[in-house]
Amino acid sequence: MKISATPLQGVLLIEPTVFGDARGYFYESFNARRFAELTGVQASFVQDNHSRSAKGVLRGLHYQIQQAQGKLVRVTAGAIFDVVLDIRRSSPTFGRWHGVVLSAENKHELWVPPGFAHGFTVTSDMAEVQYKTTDYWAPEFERSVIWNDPAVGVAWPLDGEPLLSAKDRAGVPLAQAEVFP
Ligand SMILES: Cc1cn([C@H]2C[C@H](O)[C@@H](COP(=O)(O)OP(=O)(O)O[C@H]3O[C@@H](C)C(=O)[C@@H](O)[C@H]3O)O2)c(=O)[nH]c1=O
Repeated sequence: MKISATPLQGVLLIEPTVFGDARGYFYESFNARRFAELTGVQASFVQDNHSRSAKGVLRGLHYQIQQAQGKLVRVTAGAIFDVVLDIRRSSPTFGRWHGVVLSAENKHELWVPPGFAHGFTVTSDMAEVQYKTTDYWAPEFERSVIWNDPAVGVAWPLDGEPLLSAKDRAGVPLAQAEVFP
């Protein structure tokens, strides 16, 4: 398993070791001891999420202002452009985003600590996204930064307008969003 830092402090790219043989492949998509040793993150995961979306769907940019969730994100079918936005006001990179391609093929995972908004768009015909979270879903604390806030300027790899939920269409610009200290 290889861990790489990203330009946003605390956000980590994880490349699992994949063992291929004549039957196919095997890899540990999560190992609590190794995750803690290699990342230095003490996370305990309480919920596993799984979503499926068609090409051009965009979900995000989401966070919970209380019961903030750390998320360990991976893709088991298709490919996404996964985006994190630093919304920790005291962070030197507050307001900056970072994007990575996560796919069933590359098997990369992204560790998104609490303090970030998170979202993705699907670049394959369909994608299944699975992620572990460090806290439970708390709809009363859910917030969305609007995906196309020009002040943030995420370079989404979109071919036309994205398919959004009503909630995401009602996201707010970062300047009006509740953020972390
Ligand atoms: C997020 C969530 C939703 N739901 C329900 C509520 C709703 O009826 C349905 C779909 O919810 P949403 O439209 O909020 O799903 P979605 O837009 O996929 O929300 C997710 O987006 C990604 C980017 C994240 O980072 C996640 O934390 C989460 O916010 O699922 C749960 O039961 N548990 C959950 O943890």
